Amino acid sequence: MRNYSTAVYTTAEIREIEQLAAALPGPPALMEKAGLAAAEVARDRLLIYGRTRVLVLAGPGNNGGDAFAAARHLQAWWFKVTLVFTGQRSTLSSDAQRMLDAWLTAGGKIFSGIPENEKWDMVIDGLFGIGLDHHEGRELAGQYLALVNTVNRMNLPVLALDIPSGLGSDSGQVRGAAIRAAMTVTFIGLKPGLVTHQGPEYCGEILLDDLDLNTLSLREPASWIMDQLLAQTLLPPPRSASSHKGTYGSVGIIGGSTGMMGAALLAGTAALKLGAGRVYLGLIAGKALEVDTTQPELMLRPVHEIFKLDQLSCLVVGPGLGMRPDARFWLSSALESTLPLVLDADALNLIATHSSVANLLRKRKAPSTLTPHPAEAARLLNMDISAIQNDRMAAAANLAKKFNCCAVLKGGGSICAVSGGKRYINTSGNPGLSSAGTGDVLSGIVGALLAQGVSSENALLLAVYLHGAAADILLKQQGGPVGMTASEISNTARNLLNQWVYSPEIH
Ligand SMILES: NC(=O)C1=CN([C@@H]2O[C@H](COP(=O)(O)OP(=O)(O)OC[C@H]3O[C@@H](n4cnc5c(N)ncnc54)[C@H](O)[C@@H]3O)[C@@H](O)[C@H]2O)[C@@H](O)CC1
Ligand SMILES: Nc1ncnc2c1ncn2[C@@H]1O[C@H](COP(=O)(O)OP(=O)(O)O)[C@@H](O)[C@H]1O
Ligand SMILES: [K+]
Repeated sequence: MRNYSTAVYTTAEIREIEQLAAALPGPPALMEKAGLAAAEVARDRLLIYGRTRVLVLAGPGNNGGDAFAAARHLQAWWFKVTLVFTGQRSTLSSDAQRMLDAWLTAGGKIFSGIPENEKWDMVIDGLFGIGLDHHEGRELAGQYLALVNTVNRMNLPVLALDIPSGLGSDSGQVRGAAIRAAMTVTFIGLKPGLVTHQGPEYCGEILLDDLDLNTLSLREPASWIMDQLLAQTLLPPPRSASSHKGTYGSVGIIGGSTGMMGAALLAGTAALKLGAGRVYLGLIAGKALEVDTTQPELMLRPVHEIFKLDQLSCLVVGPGLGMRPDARFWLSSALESTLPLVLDADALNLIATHSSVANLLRKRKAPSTLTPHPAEAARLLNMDISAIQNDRMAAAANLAKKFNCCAVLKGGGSICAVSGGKRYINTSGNPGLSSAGTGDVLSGIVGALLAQGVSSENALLLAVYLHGAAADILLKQQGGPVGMTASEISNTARNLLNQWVYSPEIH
C-alpha cells in the first residue's frame, strides 16, 4: 500500500478501469482485495492501542460489499465486530451478495441499526462510495443522515472505505452530511473529491490501495496531484554569476484604481520578491502614488506609460483594476498585445461582462492565464457559485476551453487546467489564505515566474503550489491560520523558492 500517488481519477474513469480490469485474464477479485486492504489498515491501527471492538457500517451498494469483506477478515483475526447493514440482500450486486454470504457463513451477525448501550474503539464506514448519487435533491436523508450524524457524534476514529460516505467523489461536496474520517483507504486511484473543496476536511489521512491493478496502464489519467515532487520539477534554474536584471525579465502590473491601490502594490511586491528583474505598476487612478516608500523598488507609472515600455516580459492585469470604461480600455489593450498575460480580479469580471472583451481573449495567440476564485468563475461561466463548487474539476476545464487559456479555479484544493484537458489539483494551502490580498499575491508570483522564463503552464502550477506551501509554513510558525497576511505570503514564498532552487537536499 502506498501513501500517495499522483494520478487522480473521476468516477467515470474508475468505472472504466473496473470494466477493463474485469476483462483481464483471471478474476481480479477486487472487492475481496478492497476488504482485506481495509481490514489490514484497521487491524494495524487497533493493535497500536491494544483495542478490539469495531463497528462496521455496510450500505446498499458495493461499498457495503467491501465492508462485509473487511468485517469477515477482522472477525477471523479475533476482533469483536458489530456489523450494521442498511440495504437488502436481493438488491446487492452478485459480488456484494457473495461477501454478505461469506460473512454469515463465518458466523457473523447482521444488525439493522446501531445497537444501543454498546461501545466500540473504531468505526468502519462502508455506507457509500463512488456510487453516491450526486444529483440535486439526493442529499443524504432519513436513516442515512441519522447514521452519519450518530457516527460523527461518537467521537471515535473512523476508517472510511474508498471515500467518506456523503462526500461527492468527483466534487468534494458534502451531500447533506458526511462521515468525518480519521483515515480513508481509497481503492484503485485517488478521486478529486478527496483532495478538493470540502474533501480534505472529511478524509483524514488518505491511503491508496490499487488492488494490484496497474491503473496507469489501464487508463491514462487526465488529472494529477500537484505536490512538492512535481513543483520541484518546474523550478527556474539557478542564477548565473554574470546575470543582470534584464536576465530575469520585467513584469507590468495593470490595476490600482482609486481606493484599490493596495491590490496592485501587493501584486507588484510579490513579483519583485519572487525574482522578477524589474516590476512596473501601471496605475489607473488619476491621482496615483508616484512612489511606494515602503517598497521603492517598484516603478510606479500612469497606466498609458506601461504600453510604451519595450522590455516587458508579461502583464498582470486586474489587481485593483475596477470596472470603469478606462479599466476596460486598458484591459483590451493588454489583450491585443502579444505579451503573456495573467488576468485576475476585475479583469475577469470585465471579461465576463463584455463579450467583445471576451472575444479578444479567445482570439489571443500569446499565452493567457486566468486566476478566478469561485465567484469570478461563476460569472465567467454564467453559472451559480454552488454549481461551480459542485463540479470544480469541470469548471476549471471549461474555463480553459472557453477562453483559450490556462486557468486556476482557486479555493481549497485549487484546480489548475492546462492544455490538452489536463488538470492538476493543488495539495498545499490552508484557510490562512482566506484573507484579502492573497489572490493579488498569487497573480504577482505567476508574473514573476513568467518573467524569469518559466512557461505559462509551469508558472501557474508552480505559483499555485508555492503560494499554498508558503501559507503552510506560516501556519506552522504561527500555530494556526488566523491573521495570516498577504505580504507574509510573498516573503515566505521567496524563502521557499530560494530553498528549493539552491538547497533542495534539505527538504
Ligand atoms: N465495482 C468494482 O469493481 C469495485 C467496487 N468497489 C466498491 O464499490 C463502490 C461503488 O459501489 P456502487 O457503485 O455499488 O456504489 P455505492 O456502494 O457507493 O452506493 C450505491 C448504492 O447507494 C444508493 N444511493 C446512492 N446515493 C444515495 C443517496 N443519496 N441516498 C440513499 N441511497 C443512495 C444507490 O441506490 C445504491 O444502492 C466503490 O466506492 C468501492 O468501495 C470496490 O469493491 C472495488 C471494486
Ligand atoms: N481555505 C483555503 N484553503 C486553501 N487556499 C485558500 C483558502 N482560501 C483561500 N485560499 C487561496 O487564497 C487565494 C485567495 O484569492 P482571492 O479570493 O482572489 O483573494 P483576494 O481577491 O482577496 O486577493 C487563492 O489563491 C485561494 O486558492
Ligand atoms: K464510504
